[in-house]
Amino acid sequence: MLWKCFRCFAEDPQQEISVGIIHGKIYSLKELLHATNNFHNDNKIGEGGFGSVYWGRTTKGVEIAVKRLKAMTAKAEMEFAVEVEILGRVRHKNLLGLRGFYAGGDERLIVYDFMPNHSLITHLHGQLAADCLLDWPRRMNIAVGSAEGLAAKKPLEKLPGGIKRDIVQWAKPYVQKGDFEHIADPRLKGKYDNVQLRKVVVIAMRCADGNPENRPSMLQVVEWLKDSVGRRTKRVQLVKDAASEEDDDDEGDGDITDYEGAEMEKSTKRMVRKETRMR
Ligand SMILES: Nc1ncnc2c1ncn2[C@@H]1O[C@H](COP(=O)(O)OP(=O)(O)OP(=O)(O)O)[C@@H](O)[C@H]1O
Repeated sequence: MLWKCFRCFAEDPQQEISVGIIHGKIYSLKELLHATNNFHNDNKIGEGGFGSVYWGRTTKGVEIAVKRLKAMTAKAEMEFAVEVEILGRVRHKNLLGLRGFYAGGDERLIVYDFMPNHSLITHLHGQLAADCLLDWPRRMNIAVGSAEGLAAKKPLEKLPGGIKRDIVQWAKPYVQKGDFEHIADPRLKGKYDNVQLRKVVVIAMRCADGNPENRPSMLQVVEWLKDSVGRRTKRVQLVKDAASEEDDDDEGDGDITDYEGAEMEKSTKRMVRKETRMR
């Protein structure tokens, strides 16, 4: 249904659309072929589950990234429709900006803003990991920012099951033992906030709970993560301002208090043990 909508817009290739909830430009194939040098291999900047991504430059000099879906399966059609529909509807500083798309024949192309700083995975595990540019505070900011981006897309939705179960399986025994240090990236060389680490791991385990009912919404995740970051700032301020009698006991709605944090950690360990027994 949604797809038929795109098709009828695509009749006029240069049309700018801003109909109802969708914003974006319908590019012509010629324009995108020209921008990417006919999808030349040298322009290829990445490969995802649904297709390849190419760097390009429009005639106006704007750098773009063009995702070219590889196979016209029903799943790929769905990915295309969902991506264009959701990114076309939401604008958020932490979400990749959609510039537009092309759909015609067997060709499905999605045009995004070009992001020059490489992917997060490249910084964490790829060519740039050795430089370790992402220290702990930056990682915490990325965690909060990503959660905010996801919450902007679908605020009350929970993360789908089955994601990255390999990491969860790997982390479980350490969570069970309370050995959180083992989970921290060794590249950080111990330079991280222990309390924040525990909270982030507990939140991550909650998001990966086998029972969807127990998974928190993205809004809840944002609240918890922000609270973890805020608490550290408060602690640092307290140490600096040792002479002051003011305490940091201003827990508002939605904060994870130390008591709640400890309870969450305990119940997460219980959950992990239960899931392990069920295997
Ligand atoms: N807008 C962009 N700017 C710069 N590089 C990009 C951009 N979009 C994607 N890339 C690069 O292309 C790679 C593949 O992106 P793509 O969105 O196809 O897949 P993915 O998000 O890694 O996985 P999946 O297909 O499962 O969503 C990314 O890892 C990144 O290196």
